[in-house]
Amino acid sequence: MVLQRFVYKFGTSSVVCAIIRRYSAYPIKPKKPKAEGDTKKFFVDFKKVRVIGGKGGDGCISFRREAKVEFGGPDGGNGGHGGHVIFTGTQNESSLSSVQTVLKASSGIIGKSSNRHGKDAEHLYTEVPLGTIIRDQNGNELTSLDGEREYYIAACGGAGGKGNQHFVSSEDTTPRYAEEGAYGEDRTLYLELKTMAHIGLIGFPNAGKSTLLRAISCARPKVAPYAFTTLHPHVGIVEYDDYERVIVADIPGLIPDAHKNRGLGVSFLRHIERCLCLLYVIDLSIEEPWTQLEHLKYELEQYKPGLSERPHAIIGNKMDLEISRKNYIEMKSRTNLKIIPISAENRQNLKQLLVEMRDMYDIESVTTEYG
Ligand SMILES: Nc1nc2c(ncn2[C@@H]2O[C@H](COP(=O)(O)OP(=O)(O)OP(=O)(O)O)[C@@H](O)[C@H]2O)c(=O)[nH]1
Ligand SMILES: [Mg+2]
Repeated sequence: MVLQRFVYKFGTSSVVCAIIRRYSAYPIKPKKPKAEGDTKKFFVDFKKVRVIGGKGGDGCISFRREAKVEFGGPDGGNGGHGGHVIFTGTQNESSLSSVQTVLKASSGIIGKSSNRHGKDAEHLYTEVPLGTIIRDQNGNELTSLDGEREYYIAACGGAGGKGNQHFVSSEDTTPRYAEEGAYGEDRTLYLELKTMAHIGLIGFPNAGKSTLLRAISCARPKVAPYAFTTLHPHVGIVEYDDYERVIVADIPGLIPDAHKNRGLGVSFLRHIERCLCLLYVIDLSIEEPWTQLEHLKYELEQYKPGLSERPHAIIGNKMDLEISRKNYIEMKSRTNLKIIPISAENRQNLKQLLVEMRDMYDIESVTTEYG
């Protein structure tokens, strides 16, 4: 009787489920583990985007129809204007990764009878980091968004069409036509960051750049004992006691002839161009590590003359290994440049490195726009 009333109230299936749930010894369905997608957001300093302004709303063809008004005139309202696509500069963003590749603003609303005009569409605002350069398809610089809330209208929305009421004239008092809303602009643009980081870590694959970035910041690039572990630049922030934040980029490994598109190609040399200062990370445990420094400088010079002469310092990594200590002494005798010996894995001597980094940053932030 009780069961009957229960079935009546909740339906048969819920009762069956309840009974199974009560008496089965095992869970009905084992819980599936969540998919482990690659949710990491990579640093993006260059993006091709298509921007499409919203279409204007069509004008309306309508005539006033009311009781006792036999020949009410035309009363079709105008369509609303389509929305613009607008880029605004903000310091809350540091990468172009959140900018979508196709940005389409919404369309205006069509006009209606009784001279009701359609509503204009909302503009589509997209935030980009400060220092974003916007180029057209031919590579010409259109603008550079350097200040907070500076904006650039990338694609204008189409104008709304006029309703038939707009076309009334002495010659044609009952126009049976209206204007269609115009299509919005459709353009392809290139967004590019002027500055990617204050300090870039440059080195051969396996030199320990990612290990170092993990040690000094909260960034978590993958570390592994094989070449080209890092395929995209990663950016970490080093915060000092006075709350000054220095942005450090781990750039994928370079190899000889990288300027001829060997290895991971020229694109990574482009990333280096957007770093204010450079830290050459040298693996001191390999044979003749000083040749690495020459190769790195040569590649940068081949890509862009003068690039290797940006304010820089040399980091001798893997000092925890016996062979590195010998190489360090030899390397010091071969170059007049200062070498900061560290062990990124064991976090040794990172304090000295952080002090050197801060000095570089302080000098550069005074001389450049983007401190
Ligand atoms: N012994 C020792 N090993 C280190 C040190 N730093 C990094 N390694 C090891 O070197 C290997 C490469 O380190 P990564 O940080 O992935 O090197 P990377 O320069 O980022 O390499 P790519 O991403 O391929 O360019 C890993 O196995 C690290 O554990 C160190 O200070 N001492
Ligand atoms: Mg790496």
